[in-house]
Amino acid sequence: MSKAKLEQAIHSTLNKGEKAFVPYIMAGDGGLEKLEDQILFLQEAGATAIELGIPFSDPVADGPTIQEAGKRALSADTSLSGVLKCLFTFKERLDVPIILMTYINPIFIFGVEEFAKECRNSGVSGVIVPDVPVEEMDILADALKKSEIALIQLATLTSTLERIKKIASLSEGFLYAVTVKGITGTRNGFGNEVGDYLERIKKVSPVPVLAGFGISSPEQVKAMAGYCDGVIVGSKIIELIQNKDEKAIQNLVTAVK
Ligand SMILES: O=P(O)(O)OC[C@@H](O)[C@@H](O)c1c[nH]c2ccccc12
Repeated sequence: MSKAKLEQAIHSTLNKGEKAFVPYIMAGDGGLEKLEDQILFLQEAGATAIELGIPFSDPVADGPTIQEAGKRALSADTSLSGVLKCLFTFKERLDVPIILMTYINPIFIFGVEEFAKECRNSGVSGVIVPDVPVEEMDILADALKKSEIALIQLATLTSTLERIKKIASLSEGFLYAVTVKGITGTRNGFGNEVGDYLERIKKVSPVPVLAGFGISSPEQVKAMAGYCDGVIVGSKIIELIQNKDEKAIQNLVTAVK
């Protein structure tokens, strides 16, 4: 089933002695007619799962690259319901689990129950909703549970160990460990504390831990994955898709193999 598909994909990757690689793309960047090809390319390249962003007018956690991708997607009239309908049309070809990343507003407009049902219908395995704190997750949790969609939680560098334990115990599929203080986007380097932070989270998390934010080179992918179970790369993937640099995308994925 949906959530199990994500769990299995990560576990079978780890069992092979590899780490998970999850690319993020913005749905509708270049028009929704490109989505199937974009996803199938990343599936072929060896992605463990794909995080698919829903464009939103006020993307508070996003840096310039993803904001621009969101603007392009919105100007191509991309909506949450359009994305779900589009995924439905090729769900049989999807071996790779899909994780939707959306802010809460589009979900409220769609309706929480309806959203959970349609996610399942379209073959979505999990969701990330970054503007809902863990204390407020009840507004989504029941509906998603019924549809067997994983609700993935985010830990940050400023979370206390107590809080990380709580977040980790509630996270489904994996725990998303944010590796920078701030918004998405490529960085030149990371704080010294990041290795310790990831190892600390790994120790207390009952689910696999994936690191994301600011990771953009095969070297950074390898270094981060050394501390945890895998990585998520967004802004750099979007940039490489824009440049049609398939080889560089492949090199990022292969860095964890
Ligand atoms: O773009 P980066 O720095 O590689 O970060 C990953 C990120 O893009 C993706 O996971 C993401 C995009 N928007 C988000 C909002 C919140 C949490 C995560 C995300």
